[in-house]
Amino acid sequence: MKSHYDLIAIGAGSAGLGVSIAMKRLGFNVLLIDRYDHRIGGDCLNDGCVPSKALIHVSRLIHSAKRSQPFGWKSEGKTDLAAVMQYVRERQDSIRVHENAAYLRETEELDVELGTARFVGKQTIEISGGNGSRVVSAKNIVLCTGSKPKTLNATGIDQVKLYTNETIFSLETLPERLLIVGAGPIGIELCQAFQRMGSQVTVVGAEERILTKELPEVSDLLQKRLTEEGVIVKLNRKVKAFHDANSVELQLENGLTELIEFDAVLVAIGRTFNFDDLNLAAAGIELNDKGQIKLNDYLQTTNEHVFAAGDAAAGLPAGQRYFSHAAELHVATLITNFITPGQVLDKKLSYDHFSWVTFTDPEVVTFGLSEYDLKTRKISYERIDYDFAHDDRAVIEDYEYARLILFTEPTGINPFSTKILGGTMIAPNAGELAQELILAVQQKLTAGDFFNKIYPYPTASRVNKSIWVDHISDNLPGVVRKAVKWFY
Ligand SMILES: Cc1cc2nc3c(=O)[nH]c(=O)nc-3n(C[C@H](O)[C@H](O)[C@H](O)COP(=O)(O)OP(=O)(O)OC[C@H]3O[C@@H](n4cnc5c(N)ncnc54)[C@H](O)[C@@H]3O)c2cc1C
Ligand SMILES: NC(=O)c1ccc[n+]([C@@H]2O[C@H](COP(=O)([O-])OP(=O)(O)OC[C@H]3O[C@@H](n4cnc5c(N)ncnc54)[C@H](O)[C@@H]3O)[C@@H](O)[C@H]2O)c1
Repeated sequence: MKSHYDLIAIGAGSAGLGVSIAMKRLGFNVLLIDRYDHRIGGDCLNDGCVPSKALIHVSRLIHSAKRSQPFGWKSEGKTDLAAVMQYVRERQDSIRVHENAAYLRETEELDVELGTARFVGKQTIEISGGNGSRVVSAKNIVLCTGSKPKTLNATGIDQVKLYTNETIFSLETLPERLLIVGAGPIGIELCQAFQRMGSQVTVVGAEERILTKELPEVSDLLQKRLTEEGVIVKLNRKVKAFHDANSVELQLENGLTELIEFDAVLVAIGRTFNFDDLNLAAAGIELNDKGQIKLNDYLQTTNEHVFAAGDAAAGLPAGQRYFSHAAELHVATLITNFITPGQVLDKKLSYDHFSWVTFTDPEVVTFGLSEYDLKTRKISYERIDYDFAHDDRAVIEDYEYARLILFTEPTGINPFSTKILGGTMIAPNAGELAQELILAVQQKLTAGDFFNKIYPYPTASRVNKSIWVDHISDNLPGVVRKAVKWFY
């Protein structure tokens, strides 16, 4: 192995794998470092996207089986959580076949070192692991060290068996009463999955609603659905103290307290970082007052040779996004800037076309500019709402709580030329349905492009046209109505 590289990536999660494989394929000498072989794939493969979506998949099967009872099917029994987790592990292992050191060395011809990386200079790193330590250097280094769960501090917490996303997928027996602290994406996706598998789940959120990054009406619709399925949602509350291994006292905003009993606790209250081992000061890499790496719009740290990507890039001026595909966007931006000549051509990181999906049932997808972005940037916009109640597919499949909300340019004299700026959809498979809307935002497609498309009947994505049919019918200028009558 070499001791000097064109690029070193520290961390082999979504960001590290992305940047190292792409740069190697472009012909550069690249070193990828992670602590252990079994951590390659990072959070997404090991404790995040993959296991959570596999678990959600099984919980949907169980839910569907229960819902088939009115049609004569009898499905009884209890969830065998060990079997569920075996399924989850098998899915992870299938992906691990191409996310491991031997595969990357052989197939991608990447140099991969297993050990903990620590800066010993501005462009120099010491790697210590099972095989001792060695020092390597590079023209550029990308920090892809990800994030970890924030810890919950409360009196009496030592008596309680706490789970986080790093341990919950090792559970072998289904807790009868599961308490989830945190009503963000992790808490909300997993609360529905565990409730469907048979636990009695209580979710405690510190804020006034679940999924606070979504529109309030979307949070409310989803909360209604979760409550109907039996999840107990308790908001505006914080954990005050654990009385014993099975009970917790919650602090309400009005000063009162409330006691809840549980058999297991999952903590999902946000993320913090893996910077402790990195000795960032040795490389002149500064943190901001939130403990995030200080970055400019080009993902560059206060050391011009060191960049950050993925969850580790939460200190970007554009804001924090903890998603695997945010890591993809960071990597694409970095590589574009690495290989284009001159800094003036460098691309700034922007989330204007970003989107994300919360994999509940119904799913929630949010894309483009939010209402908050539009207001703070003083961009004129209109909001169009579409309730799926009259959509045939929604009626056929008994969707409940499905809605599409678009933020568009103000409708001008020609409503067909209106463009979408952003939006949200809550519906079964919303993450898939909204893909053409996301493309429309990015490619600046117009209402007319949807209006003129003939959608096979009764595909669910017809809603992407129906919203425009209603909107254009309501906004056709009087002069156009007069003209068409005259032509007729
Ligand atoms: C439960 C859950 C569900 C999620 N679901 C989704 C989803 O559906 N869709 C989505 O887009 N995102 C999802 N996410 C978020 C997604 O998992 C993360 O945004 C993504 O994995 C971050 O990738 P990363 O490369 O930045 O970091 P990580 O994947 O955390 O990788 C960092 C790597 O760096 C290594 N490392 C750290 N420090 C050092 C060091 N000093 N030396 C060597 N190696 C080091 C670690 O071992 C690790 O492998 C989910 C997250 C969770 C927790
Ligand atoms: N489908 C997806 O893409 C997906 C799924 C899961 C997670 N993720 C990513 O992982 C990240 C982390 O998820 P998360 O849910 O842990 O974090 P989060 O920061 O998004 O949400 C945590 C929630 O916990 C609340 N909270 C904080 N302290 C609390 C306390 N003491 N008591 C009760 N509530 C408290 C916060 O107010 C917040 O609403 C997310 O930002 C998301 O980007 C993505």
